[in-house]
Amino acid sequence: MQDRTEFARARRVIVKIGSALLTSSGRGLDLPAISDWVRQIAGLRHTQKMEIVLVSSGSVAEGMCRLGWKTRPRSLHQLQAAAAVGQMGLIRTYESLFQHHNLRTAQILLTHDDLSDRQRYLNARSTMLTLLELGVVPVINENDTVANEEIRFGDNDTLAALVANLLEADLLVILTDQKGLYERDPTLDPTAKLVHQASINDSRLGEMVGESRSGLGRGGMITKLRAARLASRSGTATVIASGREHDVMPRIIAGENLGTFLVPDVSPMLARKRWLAGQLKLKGTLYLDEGAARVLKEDGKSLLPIGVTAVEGDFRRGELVACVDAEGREIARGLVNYSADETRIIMRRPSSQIESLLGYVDEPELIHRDNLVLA
Ligand SMILES: Nc1ncnc2c1ncn2[C@@H]1O[C@H](COP(=O)(O)OP(=O)(O)O)[C@@H](O)[C@H]1O
Ligand SMILES: N[C@@H](CCC(=O)OP(=O)(O)O)C(=O)O
Repeated sequence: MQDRTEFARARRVIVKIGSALLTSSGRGLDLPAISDWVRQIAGLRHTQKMEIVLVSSGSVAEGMCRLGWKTRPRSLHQLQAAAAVGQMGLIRTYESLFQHHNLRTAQILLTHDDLSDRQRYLNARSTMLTLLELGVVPVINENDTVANEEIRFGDNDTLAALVANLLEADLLVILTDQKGLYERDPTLDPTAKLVHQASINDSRLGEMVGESRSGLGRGGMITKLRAARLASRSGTATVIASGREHDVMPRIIAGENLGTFLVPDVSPMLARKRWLAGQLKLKGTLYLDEGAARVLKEDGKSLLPIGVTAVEGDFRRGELVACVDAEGREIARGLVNYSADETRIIMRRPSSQIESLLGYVDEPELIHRDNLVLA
């Protein structure tokens, strides 16, 4: 969707609501506000038959409130305990509020691990599509109770973008505590101007965004911009807007000039490459010589062992690695056909020697081009 007038035709929309908005300044869930968003979402579901998936933060903030904690704990286990307590309140609230509008809800808790395993990714997709067909509103959050650094998304903006990719949504609406993306953080510079619309390719955006300062949210505008970039890979348009704006959802869908519209003017990736591009955890790095770097970038070829000059990390077959040039600039990332130890043996050698070097051969390519995405 390249123009706001097209939003009225959106069939599938992901709505992300951040902690900074959900909780009334650390005093627990803001029930009147949540009730109002539920009314708006239910309206779109009933009147326009729009499929809506809600990605809701707030479990940690609500848990802190229920446990009487004034400041966000530093220890991971305390955060996880708060999330487990708070998620109960979050889900109970959504369930009872949507019930008033005759809509069923479903709780989905995900970790990054769930989406990086291709089989689990496809299972999550089938389940969510089935729920949407049944007219249910899925309510998604990160599975904070089990997520450690290794397997976490880190912030719900990224989670919402990966769900938009998973379901090939038309639109991602990120509701937050600001009117949208400003030229500078408006909490630091109240004169900063709101960006109404920008291409997702606009390199100036990166300099405008800063971190979260609310003490409740995570990631600030940096992760929202990154989420919009990720979402554009499935052709999904992103709007970042204030959840405090009256009737924000129906007005955005009607094409009103609210918030910041980040136009996805890039060609969408094939589904498998999109899944690959959404992987956040790299297991190693391959250093390429000039020739290999060029054929990857310019000719879209597979990576052969002969083009690799050095290997960093300890990865297994099928894991994700970065491919960098001699200066360390990332060119691509992809799933390797050989482990780190095997790669160290076959690097700089022609593929015809793999069998004599290792005693077996899985594939002639180190990374097949179907499993490779350019940076
Ligand atoms: N350029 C910017 N425009 C708007 N907000 C920004 C910008 N840079 C940083 N921010 C900060 O991002 C915050 C919103 O992100 P965050 O606190 O993570 O909210 P949420 O909980 O909704 O994800 C704002 O309150 C603001 O302080
Ligand atoms: N899973 C966490 C989400 C934390 C988070 O990303 O918050 P936010 O930046 O407000 O979207 C929670 O529910 O508290």
